[in-house]
Amino acid sequence: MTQQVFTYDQPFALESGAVFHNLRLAYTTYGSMNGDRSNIIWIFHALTANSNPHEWWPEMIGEEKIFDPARHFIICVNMPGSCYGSSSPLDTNPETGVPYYHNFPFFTIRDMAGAYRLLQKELGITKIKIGIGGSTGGQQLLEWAVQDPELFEHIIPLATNAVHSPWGKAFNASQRFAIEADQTWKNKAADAGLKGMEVARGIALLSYRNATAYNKTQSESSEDTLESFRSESYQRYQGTKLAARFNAFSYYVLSKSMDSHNLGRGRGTVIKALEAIRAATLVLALEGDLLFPPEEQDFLAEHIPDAIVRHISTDYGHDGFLLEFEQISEAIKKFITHHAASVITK
Ligand SMILES: CC(=O)SCCNC(=O)CCNC(=O)[C@H](O)C(C)(C)COP(=O)(O)OP(=O)(O)OC[C@H]1O[C@@H](n2cnc3c(N)ncnc32)[C@H](O)[C@@H]1OP(=O)(O)O
Ligand SMILES: N[C@@H](CCO)C(=O)O
Repeated sequence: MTQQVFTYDQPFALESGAVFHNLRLAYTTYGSMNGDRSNIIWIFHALTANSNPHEWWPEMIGEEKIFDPARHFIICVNMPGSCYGSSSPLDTNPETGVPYYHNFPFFTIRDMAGAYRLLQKELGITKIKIGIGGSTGGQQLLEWAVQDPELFEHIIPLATNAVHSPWGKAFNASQRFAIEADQTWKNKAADAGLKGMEVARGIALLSYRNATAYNKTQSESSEDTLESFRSESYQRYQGTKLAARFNAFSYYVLSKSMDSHNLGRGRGTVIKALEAIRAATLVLALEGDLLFPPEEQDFLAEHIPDAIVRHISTDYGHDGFLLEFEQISEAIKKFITHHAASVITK
């Protein structure tokens, strides 16, 4: 495994009209590119993860796993705005000499794909065997597959959508309101808004899981309990767990990035954009996903020309894309084998 940083010394124009300087992308790679560079797997991480998929998707990467460094060159980039090495709100703004904090310009999903293309060129990558990503990672993958239809041989978007829904945007807005309601949020300090972010994580979890998940894992062992219920302590714990590794500035801008996702913007319609994708596509849906309901993945498969959709059964809802690795690996294996066979017989 190697962890590196790519820096772009030219101004980088964002969709919002802002111009970003000194763009930095932290990325992790496993394995080596083969002679004809035909073994590249590009993984896109979700909202609060980092560029090291082995940490958050351990059962998907490794010896004899679906993505195996002995056979594949695996790359994952930390998304700009995040706090794991890429350009982030805690960086010093070269124009002011002080940290950006509240003034960090948010990157749209389209800006993110544009940034990754710079790194792709730098690494001399002209073909990607498989692009895979869940949730907002899947949004970036789809956006890139529309921007450069010939780049990906296969794409595997999981638990994601073509346009971020009003429902998803409402969840994100409520989370930002929780951060804004924290009195410390106005402070120009790295820990501003952390309590608000803890509440935001609790709100988010209600969309990442569902009633089945909570009712299964957080039921009380005694009917005598009158207060301090397990699900309450779970909500609190998950907030503090995130606060120990993330910051509210990154959380705030990344939720805006997710809201910006719309494959159809400036391209006629969403359907037209999806129809431009040339990659063989496996769309994965998670049963009981409240945030990205399976109908959204069915829609993707209906309009991407060479696509199939598979529904994964899970008690975890949306978070199933991070946890149902056996079913996900099996679906990928079948898809790649079937696609290779159909290419040979064509
Ligand atoms: C740099 C990095 O760390 S990156 C890796 C971290 N995260 C990411 O990359 C983002 C992607 N990952 C995720 O979102 C999550 O890890 C998931 C969805 C995969 C799994 O979520 P988890 O929080 O691990 O699982 P789950 O919801 O079962 O919660 C388990 C935790 O809650 C605790 N918990 C469970 N019930 C309760 C309760 N009633 N009260 C208090 N705590 C509780 C458990 O003790 C456990 O704590 P631990 O994480 O300290 O071991
Ligand atoms: N649980 C994921 C977000 C859900 O897509 C994360 O924390 O990155």
